[in-house]
Amino acid sequence: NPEDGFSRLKRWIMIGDHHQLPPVIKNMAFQKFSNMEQSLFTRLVRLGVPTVDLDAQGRARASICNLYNWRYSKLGNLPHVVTWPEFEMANPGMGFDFQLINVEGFNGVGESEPNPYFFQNLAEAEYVVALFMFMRLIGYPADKISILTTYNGQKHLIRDVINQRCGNNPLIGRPSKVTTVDRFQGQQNDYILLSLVRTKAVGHLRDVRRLVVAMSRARLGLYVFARVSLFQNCYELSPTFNQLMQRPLQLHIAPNEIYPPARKVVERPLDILIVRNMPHMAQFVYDFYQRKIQMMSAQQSRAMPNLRPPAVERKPQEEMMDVTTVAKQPIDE
Ligand SMILES: Nc1ncnc2c1ncn2[C@@H]1O[C@H](COP(=O)(O)OP(=O)(O)OP(=O)(O)O)[C@@H](O)[C@H]1O
Repeated sequence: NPEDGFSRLKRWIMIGDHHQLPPVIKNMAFQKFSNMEQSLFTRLVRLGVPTVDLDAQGRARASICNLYNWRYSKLGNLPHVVTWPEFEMANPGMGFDFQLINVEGFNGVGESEPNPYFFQNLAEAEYVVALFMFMRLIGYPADKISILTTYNGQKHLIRDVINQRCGNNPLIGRPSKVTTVDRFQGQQNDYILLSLVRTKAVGHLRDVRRLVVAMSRARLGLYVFARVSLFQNCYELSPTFNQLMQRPLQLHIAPNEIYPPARKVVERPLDILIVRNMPHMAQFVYDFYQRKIQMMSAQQSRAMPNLRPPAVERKPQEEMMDVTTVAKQPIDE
């Protein structure tokens, strides 16, 4: 109070996480010369202002939390991420609660860069959308699934693939969000499908803060699509990738299960399909979809014999190359 010189301010508490991404400063002068890329929170931590570290998280399964808790001094789990029913149950149709899925090039092509810094990877885009379609076909709600990627170019490609394959199909539709890891900071979803895009150089995932954001968005399921041979050699990322690589690098699905969850997380599914690669998954999802349509149309013709069966979509592999690398200008978000 400037009149009596008495300050009523007793304590100032700031809450932040300098292990996640900093603010985006578009002006080069502010960014580099004023060092505004460094957040006020980071600045104070570096100056030695006393801090208390978060020691228990309440978002994710403990297994998923292990993928990023090494970055924090002693981050454990609140009891409910083990005891609440949703955390006790396994993800139906999925062999694991998290998995790293190796994606080889499609017709020899991995990452592409139609415009500077506008990276895309068609094989990963098709694979990630095929998994989304599978999850929808076994009953997962669309709003519980988000698709994330580390590049704007890939975000646009995944949206294009969704439009082509399933976006307007009432049986499948679109996920809650298709966006970049950077944009999704601060948000979460039950199931995250993540495409890491790059196949020639690690790129900006080498910034561990981006890795921490990417690994910490999922509550119940995290499925990472990437060129393993590239990312496994990155020293900065190894505490996470070493864990990811302890599990099979081919997608494990259990097509006989349906959502909602019925199996405990400690139990293994009875029948597992090991998906060899993206074309295998695309073919499997196409056949799976056809069977579902036939079943539905048989049920419908029993109930209403005069109704024609619904139209089926084209086979994904026949049109795989229709979704060519889109040459949109990068949109800086
Ligand atoms: N004590 C608690 N009991 C139940 N749920 C909790 C508890 N603490 C956190 N959560 C859940 O954990 C999730 C993450 O919490 P919150 O959004 O506060 O974290 P955050 O630090 O902002 O996350 P981030 O910065 O990583 O996005 C939320 O879904 C929240 O409901």
